Parts: sequence; structure tokens; C-alpha cells
Amino acid sequence: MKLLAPSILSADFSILGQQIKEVEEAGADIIHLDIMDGRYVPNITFGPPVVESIRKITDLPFDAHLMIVEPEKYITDFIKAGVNMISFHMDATIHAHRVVDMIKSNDVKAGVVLNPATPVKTLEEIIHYIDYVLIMSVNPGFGGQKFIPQTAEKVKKLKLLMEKANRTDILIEIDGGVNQDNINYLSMLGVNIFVAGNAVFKGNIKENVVNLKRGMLGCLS
Ligand SMILES: O=C(CO)[C@H](O)[C@H](O)COP(=O)(O)O
Repeated sequence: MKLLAPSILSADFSILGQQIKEVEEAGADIIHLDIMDGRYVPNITFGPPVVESIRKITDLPFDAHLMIVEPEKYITDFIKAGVNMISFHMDATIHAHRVVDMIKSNDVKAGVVLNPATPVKTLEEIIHYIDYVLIMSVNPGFGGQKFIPQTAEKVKKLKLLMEKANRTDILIEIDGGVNQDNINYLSMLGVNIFVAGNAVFKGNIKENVVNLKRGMLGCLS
């Protein structure tokens, strides 16, 4: 699994689900799974049985972003279904530290997610335990939204917090409105994992992936 590469392109499966093989062949490094329950966000996608069925299609790492309340109830099922990374929202659970433990004790990478209005300082305690932070650059729930510029500032703040906590190994992921126009800027700020839905799947997938990767610093493939 190429999880430690400095610059990773993650194709957002939930936008147009059937093209996993195509994005893999085009050079995507990760498949990002948007898991929505209709409660934490105003949209519903899919659960562990669908993840299990698509697990057979590819060996690329699966990164599940749980936009669900009480994520602790479903983590074991998603892990059994074959995901390699799980992120959750701290305001969706009472015991965030326990959720991180549940994820990591199964040898899966654990991440927490910041909504556009959630400050970086909410990570001050949990930062010691996690593997990555997902910065939402749109309000979660739907693909195809416009990148919220202020969210890029959070990358800078997060890097400062990581330094202070002596956790510069944490990966920074960004999701929402990522495209060929902003990916290089985000990469220069220090983002490692770029989730892209429309920017990958709209038009020619191969060309899109190549162009996105061209903007990513230190891209390995
Ligand atoms: O999970 C999301 C919203 O909840 C993502 O922002 C979305 O799926 C990515 O799509 P796009 O790259 O088209 O903004």
C-alpha cells in the first residue's frame, strides 16, 4: 500500500461508481469512499456490503470517509469489508479516542475530519493518536461543489499544530472542489492526499489523472 508517499491522488468512488478499474489504470493511488447515512449529512450512499463487493475489483487502498453518526457501530463491518483507512467526524461520536483505538487495533489507518467550520484547534488532544487529518474544503454531503478558499488556511494551521505535537508524520488529506487549477497550490501548502471526484471522472479520466498528478509535488507515479 502506497500510504506513505508524499503526494497521493485519491479518486472519489462515490461520484460515478463503476469506473474503479479505469481510474486505477489511469494512475489513481487510492479509492476514496464517501459513506453517508442521511443523518450526519443530507445524503445517503452505501455501506459495508457494497464495499465488500468492490473490494474484489482492485488492490488499491480503500479510504472510507464516514459521514455517519455513531461511527463506532460500523467500524468493524467496514474493516471486515476490506477498507485500509477510516476517517470519522469527532462531533458524530461521544468517544473519539475510543473510535481511533478501534480503527488502529485492526491495523487500519485512522483519520479525523474537519468540516469547513471546524477549527484546527479541536485536534489538539487527538493529534497524538491519529494517522491523518481530512480537511473538508466543501460542506460534506455532495460532490461537485466549489472549493471554499478559507479551508486552505487550515493546512497551514494544521502543519503548525503537527510540529508543536511532534507529529509531522501525519498525512494531510483534502476533499471537495479539488481540481487542476488549485491542486498545485494545495500541494505546495503541504497536502499529501488529494480527493477528487468531478475533476477525475468528468471528461477523459486518463487525461484528468495525468493533469492532476502533474500539479502534485513529489508524486511517485
Ligand atoms: O465527500 C464529498 C462531499 O461530501 C466530496 O467533496 C466529493 O465527493 C468530492 O467531489 P468533488 O471533487 O466533485 O468536489
